[in-house]
Amino acid sequence: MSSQQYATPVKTRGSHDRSKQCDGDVNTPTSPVTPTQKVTSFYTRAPAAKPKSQLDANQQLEQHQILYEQSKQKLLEGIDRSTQILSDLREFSSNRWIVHYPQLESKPASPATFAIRRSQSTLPGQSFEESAAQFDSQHGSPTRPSHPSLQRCNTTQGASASVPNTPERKLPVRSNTTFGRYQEDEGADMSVLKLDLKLGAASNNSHQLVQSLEKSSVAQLLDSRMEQSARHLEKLKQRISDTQSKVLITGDLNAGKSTFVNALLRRQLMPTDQQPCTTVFCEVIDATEANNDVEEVHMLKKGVAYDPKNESTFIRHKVSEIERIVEEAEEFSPEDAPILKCYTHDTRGTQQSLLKNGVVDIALIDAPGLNRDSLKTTALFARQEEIDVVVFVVSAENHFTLSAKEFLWNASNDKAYVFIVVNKYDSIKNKEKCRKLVLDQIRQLSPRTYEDAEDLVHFVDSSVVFGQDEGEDLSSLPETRMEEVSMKVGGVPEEDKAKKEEEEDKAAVAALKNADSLRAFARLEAALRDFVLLKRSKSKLLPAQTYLIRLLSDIAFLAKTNAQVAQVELDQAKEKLAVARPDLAKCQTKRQQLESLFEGEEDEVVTAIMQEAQRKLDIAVERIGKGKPAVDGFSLPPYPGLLDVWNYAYEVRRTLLESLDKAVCDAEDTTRATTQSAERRIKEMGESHLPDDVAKSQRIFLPEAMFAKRRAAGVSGLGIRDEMFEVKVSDLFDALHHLSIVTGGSSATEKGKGVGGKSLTAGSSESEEEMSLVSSLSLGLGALTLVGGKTFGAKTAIETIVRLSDLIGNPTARRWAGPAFALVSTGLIVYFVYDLPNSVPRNVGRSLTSSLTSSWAPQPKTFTTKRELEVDPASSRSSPPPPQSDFSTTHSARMARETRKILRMSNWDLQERFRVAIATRRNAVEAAEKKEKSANDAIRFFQSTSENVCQVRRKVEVVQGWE
Ligand SMILES: Nc1nc2c(ncn2[C@@H]2O[C@H](COP(=O)(O)OP(=O)(O)OP(=O)(O)O)[C@@H](O)[C@H]2O)c(=O)[nH]1
Repeated sequence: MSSQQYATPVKTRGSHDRSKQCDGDVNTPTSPVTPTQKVTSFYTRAPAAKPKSQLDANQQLEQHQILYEQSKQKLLEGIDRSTQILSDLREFSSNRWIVHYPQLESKPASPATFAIRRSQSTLPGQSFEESAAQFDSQHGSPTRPSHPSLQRCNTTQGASASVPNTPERKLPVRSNTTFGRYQEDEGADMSVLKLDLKLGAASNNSHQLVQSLEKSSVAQLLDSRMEQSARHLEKLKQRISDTQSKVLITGDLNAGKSTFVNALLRRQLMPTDQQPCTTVFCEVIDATEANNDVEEVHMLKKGVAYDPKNESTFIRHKVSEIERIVEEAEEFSPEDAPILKCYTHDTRGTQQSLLKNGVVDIALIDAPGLNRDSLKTTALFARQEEIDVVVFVVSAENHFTLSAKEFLWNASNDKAYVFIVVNKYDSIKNKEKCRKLVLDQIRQLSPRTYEDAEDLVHFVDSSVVFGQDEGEDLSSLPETRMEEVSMKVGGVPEEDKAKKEEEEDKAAVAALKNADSLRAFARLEAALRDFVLLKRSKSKLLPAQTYLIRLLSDIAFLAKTNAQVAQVELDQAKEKLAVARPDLAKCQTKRQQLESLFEGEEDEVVTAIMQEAQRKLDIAVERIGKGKPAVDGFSLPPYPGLLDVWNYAYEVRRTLLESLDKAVCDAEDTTRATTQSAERRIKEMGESHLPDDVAKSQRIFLPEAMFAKRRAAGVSGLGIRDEMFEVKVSDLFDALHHLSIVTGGSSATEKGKGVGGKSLTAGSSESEEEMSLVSSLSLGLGALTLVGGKTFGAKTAIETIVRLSDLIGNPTARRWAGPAFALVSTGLIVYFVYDLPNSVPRNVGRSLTSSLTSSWAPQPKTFTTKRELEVDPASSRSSPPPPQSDFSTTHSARMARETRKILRMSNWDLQERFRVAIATRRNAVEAAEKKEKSANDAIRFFQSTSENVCQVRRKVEVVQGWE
């Protein structure tokens, strides 16, 4: 913000001849000057020609104004920049990095001061002190403001050590306890940003309460503290931008505040009484410019912002009505007591008047007594932010009450300097003792005021200003009196009458006393004018400067400690990353290695299982084809005889099929065992590669669960249809088989094909007629084969038929043909019947083999879970199943598929655990990277905050330099 924005017109005044002279009074209160000389000089009218001293005073005032404006600009800039720093800090805390509040620990028995404790932040191989020294060289050492507690008023302090707003802070001394905690000690505390929690019993130790809160909760509290501070900065800005200086006149009940105000104004404006009477805040303002030269009282309306140009915001009264208003206000509850703005004239010239001084607008605020009630006291405290000068009126008779002490302590903390009027000094006999006692108390309550006690503490009799006689012209009173006094002091004329002499002596002594009181009051007025007008930096700028320096000191301390915390977090993040990154990479590499390892292992195991199962089933099918059970341990049923041959064929079929089921079960058992050992191998391999922190797999492989469903279904679970259990004629006499032997062709049944390419064993419902025709033909042709013998081929058979026809044509042959045919037929039948126990198993076996080796529809797969579907070999990388395959191929593929599923599940489980392990590590890396970044950001931010704070501090401290 440019300086022009803040520039306020510098009021010029015709003359300020009092200042120089008053300085002389104020600065030498104990110098042995005669009363005549002093009082006369205070009230002497300005001569027409300006003396040299007056010119100097004007120059001094102008110079003062220039310096004041410059300092004001600097402070306003300082306030703006501090507001910005606060806002940045709040924004940073709420959005990017929670600002750490330095925690204070109760002071231990050892006298260590302000120890920053750090345990984890020390780098490996580095002692803590080295680490601390390194950090300090990087970031600078923090300084801390001294902020003594209220109890400190009970101690006797040296001036330099007890200055409350000294911006010096002790250097941190690190010890090896928890980082970021500070031992509570004198000066080791926050000031304006201090979190002073008052919550019941915990209020005794608010630091412990702060410590017990969550970091985010503390940050919230700190944020609201910063918000309050920002608001206060805004008020300070308004206060120092405001050309008006507000002087609050306060003190204990009946201390003589109203009397003092009246004395300053030289008129009985505010009502005074021996009983406590003031219940209102009355702000006395010069009416000349502020109210168009009209004397009147504005009674402010509650809850409405006062605007002197807006009649609806106040009730207009005459000045003479103040006494009545104040009297009526005594009836009101303290909250309803009105606030008055009293516009009045000061008939004195600018050289004498405090209100109408030509330099700055002054408002005198007459406040109710402090201990009237707590609410009023609170209200009074609240008003302190608006006021520039506190004039504290204390009765010399009573000294400081408890509430006066508390008020004075707070006021001097806020304003540094308080103007103290010790009133009713006239009624004290042992004046020296009183003076000493009062000053001792001030030294404890407001050290800076005590330092300037000659200017700031005045022992007066306010009531003397109005003289003893009613209606006496106050302005002429001193001169009149001084003439009398001069006469008396200079030498009383000799009179003859002793009585008259005595009376006159008494009057002279009384006049002398009055003159002393007047002189004291004159010094007070001069000092107050000086304080308010010439030393406005003290009265107006210094409170802002004091607050700013404290705030900046707190921010610098916060920045410093937070930079340290951020540095520790950065170190921790780096340490974490140094471990977490390689750990993640290792985990990822292991997973890739295992993945390819598992794929190879899985393919190998599955292929081996498939080949083994295929081999076993092929053997089984081959044995069945020979009419033998598929596996050992099975025997064919006994032949029951010709009459039960049909049933025999059925039992043979059933037995052969059951033996086939057993063969499949054997192959499945082998598969189970192989799968189990492969699964265990994969698991062990995975466990050995998985990081230690990954939980062991909870999955348990149950081999008996493999093929359980299929096995429960028994033979039908093999895909064997009911027709395969049905006995066929060919089971008894396989004519086609015999025919194929006769014709030298391959067995139709062996190929699984019937006549006309139809499968006889397919179980389709070929017509029984067709079958019986074929059977009859088979029987006939079978007889012929007997003639031709097994060695004949088809050609031989045809030749035989030709010969037979020749024989039929031959009468002799025709005669022998009948008996020969009957004989052959009988032989054939006998052979057929005799061979049935052997031929039936062969025929059944051939028939079954034909079915088993023909195209075998694979079992439809049923997936019970999504996981099964995912790991199904057919759905992923396994080789596609054969489109049409025989029994053994189908079932070996089924077993391989089941195995692949199991192994894939194990593999998947391992992959999943790796995925979780990798995700955990990646999260850890990301979190550490995030922490590293935010810590880096925080360090940069707090470094730049510290630099900004330093710049602003240098700027605002200039006001003190000017002092
Ligand atoms: N002797 C003597 N009496 C004084 C002096 N100042 C005030 N008084 C008397 O003390 C009494 C109280 O004075 P006020 O001015 O009403 O006191 P106050 O502090 O304004 O009172 P409240 O506002 O009611 O708290 C009055 O009777 C005054 O005349 C003084 O310097 N010397």
